[in-house]
Amino acid sequence: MAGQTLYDKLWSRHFVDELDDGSSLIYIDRHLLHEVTSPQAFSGLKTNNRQPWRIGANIAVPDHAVPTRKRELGVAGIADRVARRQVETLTENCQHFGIPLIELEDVRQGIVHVVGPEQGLTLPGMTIVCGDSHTATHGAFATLAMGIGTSEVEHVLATQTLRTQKQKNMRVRFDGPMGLGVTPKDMILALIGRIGTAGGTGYAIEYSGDAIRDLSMEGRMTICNMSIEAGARAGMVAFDAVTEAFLRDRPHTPAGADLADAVEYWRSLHSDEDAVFDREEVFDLGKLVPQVTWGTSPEMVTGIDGSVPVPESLASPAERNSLTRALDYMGLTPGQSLKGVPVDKVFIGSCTNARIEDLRSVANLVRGQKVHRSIQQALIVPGSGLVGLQAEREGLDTIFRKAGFEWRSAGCSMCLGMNDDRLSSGERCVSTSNRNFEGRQGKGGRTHLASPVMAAAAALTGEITDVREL
Ligand SMILES: CC(C)[C@H](C(=O)O)[C@@H](O)C(=O)O
Ligand code: SF4
Repeated sequence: MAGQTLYDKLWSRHFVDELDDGSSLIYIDRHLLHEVTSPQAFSGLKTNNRQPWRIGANIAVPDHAVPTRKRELGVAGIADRVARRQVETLTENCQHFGIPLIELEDVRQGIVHVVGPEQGLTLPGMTIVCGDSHTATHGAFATLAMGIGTSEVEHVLATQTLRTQKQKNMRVRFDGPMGLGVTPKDMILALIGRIGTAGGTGYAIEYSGDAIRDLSMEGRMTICNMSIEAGARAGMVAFDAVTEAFLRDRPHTPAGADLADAVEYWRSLHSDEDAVFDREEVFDLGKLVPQVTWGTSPEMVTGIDGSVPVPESLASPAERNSLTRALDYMGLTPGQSLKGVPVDKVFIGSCTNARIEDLRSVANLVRGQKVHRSIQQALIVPGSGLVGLQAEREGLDTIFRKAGFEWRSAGCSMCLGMNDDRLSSGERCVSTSNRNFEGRQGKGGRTHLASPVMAAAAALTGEITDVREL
């Protein structure tokens, strides 16, 4: 019998039962909650007079609707009525059911996918779910982590299991050293550019190769985070010494003899040598250049030396139409080179790129420099209060402020238009987030996805810039 993939191991160790319709029931170890996708799930429990099956498996944190300014005001400081109600409802529901909550005023508050790993709540070998599509982030820790919908949130709360379909196995191998100015964000954008936003549909992706082994946990999380943008619900990386070092001494990581036992088990969390994958993709990183999106889907991406595609070059009328529509929305001309496109705003943040390493890389670039006078707003939003605190201890906030960036409190912020940080219609933004859909950062806003250093470079020059030339 062929060996098992990491995904197969995680799956079989959590498999509970096969259901009549061919789907499976799997056990869930960790359930993360936030204010947007939990209210109806909690109402459902109340209506049916049910209690959460295992309270301690859950942890909640508000992140999407929170303001990134004036946090000392707490929930009362949320100006938008709907946003305030969402955060209040999360608090009430957590109190009602006894679910642990990290509140707005807590220094540990932040984007749920940054908080989980930071607190050691995300541990190798776990199945992890959250009513949020970027849950795949946690797969960087050799977990099976998937986004779920609100009705599934209720199901998980009530039964600690998830009804789901077994996926096929895809391995993406990244080989070779990365060039200057190339980051994990460029790796995942290039993958999405190659296989498309539906390329990973039906697969669980395992990222491997020496380039992945050489990455920090922060970098691995950036890559796993965008698995969903490649169509896959789950993305993962094998456990190794880097994973272990990151988790040591975190509040919820086991300690002492328990840690030794855990590590022994965690060492089994890799694909066997002879495991068979249904699909494989191989990337030679020597050829990779910094990436930037030009359209309204993450697959509409090119190297910074590239240009906007020309509709006439496409054979199918449907593809021509969708390209023309994307270019109209983005205010770009066919064939135009991306370098030099003027930018209005810059956003450095989100669960893709708001961890300490991201902030350090930006600080190294902007130290002693100034945000270009044509930039209306350049925001830097840490992924969690603790990331923010660490950055402040290192003096990064001073570097950012001196350069003309706004340094904010943790939250999803301008990644999506659910809080005060938004684009206005027609505004163009280089953003380190993960989605460039129409209206994503505010109605009519134009998003170019890129790495933190590419976003910082745009802030300094006022236009889309090749960071390698600074
Ligand atoms: C609001 C939430 C349900 C959503 C998601 O599932 O991903 C958001 O986090 C996003 O990034 O679009
Ligand atoms: S930072 Fe963006 S992508 Fe991540 S959870 Fe928040 S809204 Fe979703």
